[in-house]
Amino acid sequence: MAQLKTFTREEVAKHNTEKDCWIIIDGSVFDVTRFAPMHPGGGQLLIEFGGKDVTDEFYGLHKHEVITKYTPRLKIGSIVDEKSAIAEANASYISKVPYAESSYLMGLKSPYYNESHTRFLTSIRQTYESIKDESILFEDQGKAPSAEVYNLLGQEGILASQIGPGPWLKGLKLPGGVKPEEFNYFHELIAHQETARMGTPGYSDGISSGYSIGLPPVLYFGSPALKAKVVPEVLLGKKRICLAITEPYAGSDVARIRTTAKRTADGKHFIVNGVKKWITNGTACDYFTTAVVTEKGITMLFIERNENLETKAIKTSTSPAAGTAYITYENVKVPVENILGKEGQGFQVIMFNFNHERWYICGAMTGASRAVIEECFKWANQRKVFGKRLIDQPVIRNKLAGMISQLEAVDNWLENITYQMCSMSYDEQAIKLAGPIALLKYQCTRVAHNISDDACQIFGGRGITKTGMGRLVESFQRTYKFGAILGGSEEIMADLGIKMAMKQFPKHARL
Ligand code: HEM
Repeated sequence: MAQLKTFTREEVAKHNTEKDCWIIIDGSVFDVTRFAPMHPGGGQLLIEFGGKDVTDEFYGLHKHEVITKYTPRLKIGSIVDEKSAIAEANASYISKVPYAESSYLMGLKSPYYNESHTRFLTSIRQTYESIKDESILFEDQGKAPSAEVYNLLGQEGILASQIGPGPWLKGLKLPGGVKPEEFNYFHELIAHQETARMGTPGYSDGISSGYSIGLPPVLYFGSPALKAKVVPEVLLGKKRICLAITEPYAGSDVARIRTTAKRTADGKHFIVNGVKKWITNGTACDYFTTAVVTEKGITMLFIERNENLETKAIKTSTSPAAGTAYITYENVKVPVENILGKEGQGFQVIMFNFNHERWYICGAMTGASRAVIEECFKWANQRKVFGKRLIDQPVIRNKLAGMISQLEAVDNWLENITYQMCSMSYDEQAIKLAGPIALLKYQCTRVAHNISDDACQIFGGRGITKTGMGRLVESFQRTYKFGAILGGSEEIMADLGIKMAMKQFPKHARL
């Protein structure tokens, strides 16, 4: 970066030609002479603004991340005695925009969160900010998080934070210096919300959507030898793992899977044949926690990538950064020691983690929904139409009111359920919380649907444009449906919730 100086506004005003063009944004001075011909919005436009303060014009057309990205290349100094007010507000890790954060971060009291949660959240945001360039670029290019980033997320304990509290956290560094023994489901909730809040849904899925469901079966059902080999390298981001259950002919109806595993004559191996579809992270994974059918029934097997296992990208609505894969297993040889749990009891292994998966999808949906609300609030405040800000139109305020009140309602319900999880064993959670979590997931994705719809209307054309001001809103409206389908569809969730409630229905209750 060039030596940074200070200038008066009068000095900047003199640099107003095609050959010498400076502009002021938020108290900083940018030399855009060489950048102008490459400016995506047009070169002449920049020259016309040469020598002027273009803060309002700039923020009317670009997200703050544009100036962050170009500052090292274009900034030559600052205006004497002026501070960068907008940059400072954006650099803060906790937003001051109303409802942009959970209430405990906005100064209200909470029975659930304490100082360690704020520290934890700030640390994750800091790390995610440091990988922002890659996340936006790779989301666009359809590339899974790089090995360097994945290692970083492992070392920072961000991966370890997304599979629940447990003995595997012992000795690991966690975000914000949180000690493994103080880590609870509220920390984990934050980790999922923050991952979704990045605004790059495919890339975010590339970080943890396969891992968060692929590793738990190994943690809970793997042999000690398998765990010793696999768990540390996966937690530290050196290897990637995913969960391979669904097939072209079996989605929510797991019992219909057809991938077979036949024992070899010596009984020491299985030979696996079949296909899997929609396997998140599959294209980038080293390990595949796979549901197969043996002579004893559905069984979970831990399978390493090898030359007989092929992954192909499936083109979904989200970015290929998520690594959504079609997998073919052709005579894949797997040691019998790789069985997770007992042969023929794979269904129990699959069901064991379903509540946790559904709960964390609720975290992802509320995290992303909140980010969208923040974008809408900011946009409505700064965008002017018909001589007024959008927020000055009652119809826009009405939309914001609907979005906020729906999100606050589900987020508060999510906190209540998370609190229950903190005081129950995994088994007890499965009995008491399966129904409430199913209904919560159903409601979170319904709310996401409504928020996406209103956000698109508020952003207009930008809500359907992949780059620029509406980037987050566009990606949300294109991808929120994943949450309504994965981990049990909305319809199945609603039905399960009521069926579970009926199990508790008092025999003699009458109207
Ligand atoms: C340092 C100064 C600037 C930089 C680095 C910059 C960079 C960019 C970039 C990267 C885009 C692509 C869209 C996006 O990613 O948001 C863009 C679009 C645009 N820029 Fe700039 N820009 C600057 C200043 C300005 C100024 C002063 C104006 C005029 C008021 C302007 C007008 C536009 C317009 C009209 C678009 C197209 C917006 C759209 O498609 O909706 N830019 N600019």
